[in-house]
This record gives sequence, C-alpha cells and structure tokens, in this order.
Amino acid sequence: MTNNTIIRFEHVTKQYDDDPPVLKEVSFEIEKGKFYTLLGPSGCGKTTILRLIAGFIEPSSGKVFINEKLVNDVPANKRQVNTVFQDYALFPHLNVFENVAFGLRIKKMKNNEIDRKVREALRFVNLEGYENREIREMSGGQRQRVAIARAIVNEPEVILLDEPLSALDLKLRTEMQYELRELQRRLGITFIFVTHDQEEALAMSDEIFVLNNGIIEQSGTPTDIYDEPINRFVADFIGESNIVPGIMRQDFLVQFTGKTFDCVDGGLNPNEAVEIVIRPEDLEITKPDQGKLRVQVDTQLFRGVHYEISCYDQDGNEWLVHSTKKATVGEEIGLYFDPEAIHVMRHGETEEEFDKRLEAYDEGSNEN
Ligand SMILES: Nc1ncnc2c1ncn2[C@@H]1O[C@H](COP(=O)(O)OP(=O)(O)OP(=O)(O)O)[C@@H](O)[C@H]1O
Repeated sequence: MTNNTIIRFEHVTKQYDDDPPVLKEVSFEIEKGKFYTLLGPSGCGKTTILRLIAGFIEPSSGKVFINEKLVNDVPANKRQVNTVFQDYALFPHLNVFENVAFGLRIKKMKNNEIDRKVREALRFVNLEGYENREIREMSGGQRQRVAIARAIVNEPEVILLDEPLSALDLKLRTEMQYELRELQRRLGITFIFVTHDQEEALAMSDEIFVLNNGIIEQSGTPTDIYDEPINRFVADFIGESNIVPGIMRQDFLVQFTGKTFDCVDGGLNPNEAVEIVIRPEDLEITKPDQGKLRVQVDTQLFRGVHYEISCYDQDGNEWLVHSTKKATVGEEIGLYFDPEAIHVMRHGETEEEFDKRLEAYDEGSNEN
C-alpha cells in the first residue's frame, strides 16, 4: 500500500447464490490520478469489480477499502465514486443541463451553485452552448460527453466507466478514446475503465488488469503486458503472438523447433518445459539460409502498414509475421529474431509465482 492508494481489494470473492464464484480472492490496489483498465473476455468479472467499487453489490468475502476505509457495507450514495454506464442511462425527458444537474438537485444544492457547476462540467467536455438541447437531439458521442459531465459534476474521486464506447462506430470510438484520456489527465481523477477491446486498453491506460475467469492474470503498464505477457492466456488475448513449446536448457539458452537459441530469460530449472512467445512484428524476413528459422509462406494479406504473412516450419508450427517486406506464397524464407524477442513462459504460472521467480533470480544474479 502506498500513500497514493485510493482503492484496495483484499481477497475479494463474489458469488451469486450457489453458482461458482465469479470473482475469486481478487486483490489489487488502485492509485490516485491514474487511468486504469479492466480488460478481459465477456463474463470474466469486469463489471462485477466495478459494481463492488460503486457499492451496488457487496463482496461474499474479503474486504474493499476506499481511502483505507473499509466500505463493504457503505451504500453507493455514500461513496465518492460515480459510474458512467454503457448505455449512459440519461433521462430522455430532461435537457442536457437538467441531466447534468440531476444529482446536485437531489443534494438540494442552491440554484446559483448548480448553475455554476453544471456549466463548468459542460465546458470540461466541450458542450458549452448545448445546455437546452434535448437528449434525443444529441449524437452518440455527445450523449457520451453528457454522461461524463453528469459524473464529474459531483466531483468524485473515482469515475467508473463500463464499456462506454462500445455503442459508437469505429471512427467516433477512436476520437472518444483520445478525448477520454485527455479529460482524465486534465481532471486528475482516477478513471477505471472496462473494456474487452485490447487495442483500446493498450492505447488509453496507465495500468491494465487482465482478467480471466474471476482472477487477475496480470497487471502492469501496457508495455509490460504487451512485451512480457506472463502466460499463454495474456499472450493470446493481448495482440497477436506466436506460441510454441520449448525447453529451457539453462539460463539464457532455450530450445524450440529442434534448435537452441540465445535468449534473455533465466531463473528456470534446467530442461524445464516452457512456452515460447514471439510477437509477429519481432520476426524479420531473410533469405532462407540467413534466418534463425526456415519456413514456407502459406498466406499473405496486405494490412495497409504491413503485410500479415502466415508461414509454417518443418514441424508444422505456424509463424505469423508482420513485415513491411512482401513475400511470395509458397516460397521458402528465413525468419530472424533478436534474443530479446523471445519471451519464455512457465506452464500455468501465476503472476505471483512469476514475480517471485524473477525476484529470486535477480537476487541470485546480483550476488554473483
Ligand atoms: N446478478 C447476478 N446473478 C447471477 N449471476 C450474475 C449476476 N451478475 C453477473 N453474474 C455472472 O457473473 C459473471 C461475471 O459477470 P460480469 O458482468 O462481471 O462479467 P463481465 O466481465 O463484465 O462481462 P461482459 O463483458 O459480458 O459485461 C457472469 O458469468 C455473469 O453471468
């Protein structure tokens, strides 16, 4: 725990009726002023975490802290947390101003103060001049901004956003990603954003929690998670990856596809069976005898910035390559990669075990 911690989960489990738990002993910390993303496939428990933070539901076991105060049974309206829902949940019969003012009127705030705060919130989301518009006259992106203004007008410490961009078309979605990120920086409020879109998560977040089946598989910055996925699920879910079985011969020496390669990983047992991850953009096309692997090109697609080339090695492993160089379907080529491009993963390793392994290894290598 740091001084900056605003939300803390301690071994939180959530179970509905007699169903298996949808969250299993989840622990994490959220710091003030950062943009967090909960990322994972449908049903993995993302919305459940948001609802526990908002106070709409209580944990079955474990503890939820906000500002180091135990809030398990503190009701939603007593928490300094506001939610922006997927469908925005705006009131269609109220205009923009009244939608944003709604919470303040319930709090019985004075009219002149409401007026000042609502205008300020609308200015923040670039909707000055739209006060009297009806909600049905607003576009999807504008409704989104009204929903955000309605959240920030309450000056919460945390804003929860549950897939708020999923109803927008791709172009608007990209614009809103940029806007939301900018808004979060200007406000300095903690944002916790839920999505199942990995590109969105990578583009927007300071920190990502990758969830799967009720647990956090990995947490870290977008680069941590993209460059060093700790297991097959994360590697598969975040971006595209080549994953093949291998054997760790000794520190910095790994074997796969029948050959031995230098790598930068250590701290595993000699001859331990591992999984090897190499990102498609880390593979370079060479002449057949100049690469580290020899493969045959199976398909090729032009993706605008690069070619997406699928190849097979002699063992039948598929290798996906993103390259600005063009290949020819059917031809033999070589694939070159740097030792740093090889990510070695232990089978079924949890994040905690992975961290411990690296820590123990670092300590060991410092002594030598
Ligand atoms: N009120 C409830 N009663 C019973 N089961 C529930 C309830 N709410 C959620 N669940 C179950 O809990 C699991 C996790 O749901 P949750 O909404 O947290 O997932 P999610 O990751 O947000 O998924 P999605 O991306 O589809 O919204 C799902 O299997 C869901 O069916």
